[in-house]
Amino acid sequence: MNESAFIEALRLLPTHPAARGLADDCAVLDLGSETLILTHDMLVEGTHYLPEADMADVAWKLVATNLSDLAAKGAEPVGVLIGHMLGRDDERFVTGLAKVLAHYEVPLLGGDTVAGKGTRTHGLTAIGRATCTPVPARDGAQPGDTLWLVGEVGAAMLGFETLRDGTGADQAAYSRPHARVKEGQALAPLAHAMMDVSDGLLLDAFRMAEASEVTLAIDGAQVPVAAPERRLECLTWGDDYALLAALPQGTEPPCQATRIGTVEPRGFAPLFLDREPVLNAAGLGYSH
Ligand SMILES: Nc1ncnc2c1ncn2[C@@H]1O[C@H](COP(=O)(O)OP(=O)(O)OP(=O)(O)O)[C@@H](O)[C@H]1O
Ligand SMILES: Cc1ncc(C[n+]2csc(CCOP(=O)(O)O)c2C)c(N)n1
Ligand SMILES: [Mg+2]
Repeated sequence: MNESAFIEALRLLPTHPAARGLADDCAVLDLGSETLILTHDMLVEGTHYLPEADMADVAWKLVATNLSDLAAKGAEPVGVLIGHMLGRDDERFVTGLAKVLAHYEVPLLGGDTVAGKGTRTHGLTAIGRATCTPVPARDGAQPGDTLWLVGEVGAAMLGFETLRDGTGADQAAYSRPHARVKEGQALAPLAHAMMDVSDGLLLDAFRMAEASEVTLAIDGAQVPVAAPERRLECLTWGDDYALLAALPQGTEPPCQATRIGTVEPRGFAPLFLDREPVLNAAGLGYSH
């Protein structure tokens, strides 16, 4: 079974409304006076980070990738719980963890520690509090909206290649990505739909289009990319942790963002890239 088949199978189980049909970045749990935003993301050695990675970077990335999902819902981080598998350089992991938690001013609430023989795996549950309601979902994009991107895409790909090839160039976008928490909070009250871009802009845009039952039309030349000569790879590699938001026509984003396209009534394709229809998700991004 691959990732999407497994999630499809989970969607057949009875789920709570907070699960949003297992089709959003986070669970959104309305407790009456507060709305909790919950997410869990994992990193696996060899899949998400190189086997020789600095474990301080791995801790940073584990926290930042989860906070990015909270950011996509405009949430204020409340705390994190960490699932840790002991291994090489645990002290470095703790050092990196201290740094990233201080950077985002988010406390460690708990977790679990195990020893195991298989591939090293790290889990993190992030808990946030909604800063506005309704909390933007992936499924709210409406025809007439404009499509905005906070951040650029492709820098993580370049950072990964730098590390893999040992060229010594800048690799921070890959090893220490930034969760756009403040921008997410600024956009959330205005956005009809919002998600973070973790698996590649085109794949995540395709998912927003499918969830919202609209067509997204992206102008590839408008998308800020780290390597213009490799634009399509930048649009599909992933690991960028940008935010993708659909804003009502005429609404200016209250933070730095680039207009990359429009939302159209659902046509025969979920996505148009430079006026070319994209009919299925194959090759649009990273999937397990
Ligand atoms: N093992 C699982 N158990 C329960 N829900 C799951 C599981 N795996 C994925 N999901 C749910 O499926 C939906 C889509 O998950 P996905 O991992 O694609 O989203 P994401 O966390 O935004 O992406 P990424 O992992 O790239 O950051 C989410 O609602 C997620 O909670
Ligand atoms: C060593 C190494 N090889 C390849 C990649 C590329 N990669 C792996 S997972 C992923 C998307 C986000 O993951 P998820 O959907 O699990 O959150 C991407 C772009 C990497 N990061 N490290
Ligand atoms: Mg996400």
